Amino acid sequence: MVDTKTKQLIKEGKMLPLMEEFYTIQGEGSHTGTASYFIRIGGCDVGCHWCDVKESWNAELHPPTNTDLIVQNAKKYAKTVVITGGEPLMWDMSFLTQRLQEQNLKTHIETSGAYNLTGVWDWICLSPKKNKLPLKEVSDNANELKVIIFNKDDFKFAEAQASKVNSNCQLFLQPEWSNREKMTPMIVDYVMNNPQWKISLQTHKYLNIP
Ligand SMILES: C[S@@+](CC[C@H](N)C(=O)[O-])C[C@H]1O[C@@H](n2cnc3c(N)ncnc32)[C@H](O)[C@@H]1O
Ligand SMILES: Nc1nc2[nH]cc(C(=O)O)c2c(=O)[nH]1
Ligand code: SF4
Ligand SMILES: [Mg+2]
Repeated sequence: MVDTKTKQLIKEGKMLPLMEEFYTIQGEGSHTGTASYFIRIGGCDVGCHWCDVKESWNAELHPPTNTDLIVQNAKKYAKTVVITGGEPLMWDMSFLTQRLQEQNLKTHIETSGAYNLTGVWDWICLSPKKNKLPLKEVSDNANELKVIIFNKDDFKFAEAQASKVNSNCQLFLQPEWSNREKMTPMIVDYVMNNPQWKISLQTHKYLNIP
């Protein structure tokens, strides 16, 4: 259990339950191919059955870490920092993102949008989930909508979510990894028939990089 002082620092975003941080290539979506420093914050209660990082869900397994230390590490690497999780918006992202921007780093987030939007963001990638729908404030501010396609019903969900984002938000369909052989051909057909969408692949998994 964390003590009261740590709890308060976490509440202020001055400490965060850090699962891992790593320098790699953004594998997905609009910024695919861009060298990026990933910060993975623990904690998520959305419960996607196909989640590829279930070890992130329990925040208590990830040590509360000084946000300033996270920023110091990040600035040694790329110009672009991707905050992911877990669900990063479960925590107050204001302090972390302000500090990153002060260091002239670009702040990108990967989020389900299920929690209040905190932080200052250069890029918001919204990947909405049926179990816990995104809040309007996140849909309104998304730069990129990335819907995971596990089965045919997900195309309908994707269109419903697309109707909630801005007209300049980029639209991506990404095959759920374990079902990719079945769904990728359907996504290819869908994108050819509905070219407002693009396909996003988890290219880091094909490249065998983090
Ligand atoms: C692990 S999540 C963490 C951020 C946030 N909780 C979210 O879901 O956006 C990072 C990205 O991976 C996607 N993702 C997770 N599991 C996946 C899987 N099995 N196949 C394809 N994409 C997956 C999510 O939809 C999200 O876009
Ligand atoms: N290379 C790489 N790109 C990614 N894009 C989104 C990721 C994530 O887990 O949020 C991710 C990830 O885990 N690795
Ligand atoms: S919202 Fe993101 S981290 Fe949470 S279970 Fe779903 S894919 Fe995993
Ligand atoms: Mg990932």
